[in-house]
Amino acid sequence: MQNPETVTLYDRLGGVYNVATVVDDFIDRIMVDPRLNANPHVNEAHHRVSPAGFKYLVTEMVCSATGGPQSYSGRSMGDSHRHLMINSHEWEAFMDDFHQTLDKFNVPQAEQEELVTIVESTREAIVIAPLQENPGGG
Ligand code: HEM
Repeated sequence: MQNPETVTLYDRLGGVYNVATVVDDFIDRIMVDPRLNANPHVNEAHHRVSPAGFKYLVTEMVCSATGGPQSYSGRSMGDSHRHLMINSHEWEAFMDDFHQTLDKFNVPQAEQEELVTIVESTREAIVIAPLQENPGGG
């Protein structure tokens, strides 16, 4: 039997078919999330990009980041999100959607934590907008 510590996260998740299934649900969830689409830049992009292409790129990225044989062929996280002006409230909504998807597919807690760590490692490149705590100014 293989030592679980030597089995990649990709393999523990069940490989590309399972990763793609989870990404499919997650992207469907975020593309209609009103907490994210309240940001007009995100709303515009969510209605412009093809869901199938978006799912393809995110699947590639997750497979690659979890130790699968795929390589990510999309743009960097900075280049694909800078123009969206994402703030930390939107990030939290995105992570909430992510947890809902992981729970729906009964991804075990240890694997969920590893996935969250991978996603959190991209936060600095993605969340660039300050929160407007006092929009009235003063
Ligand atoms: C609040 C958080 C996020 C929001 C609202 C968001 C939304 C979007 C949108 C709307 C696009 C299309 C941009 C365009 O083409 O103009 C995009 C691209 C993309 N996002 Fe995100 N995203 C978020 C976080 C993340 C995270 C955490 C990851 C992965 C760890 C990710 C992976 C990707 C990928 C792979 C692309 C495609 C890049 C390309 O076109 O080459 N996103 N995102």
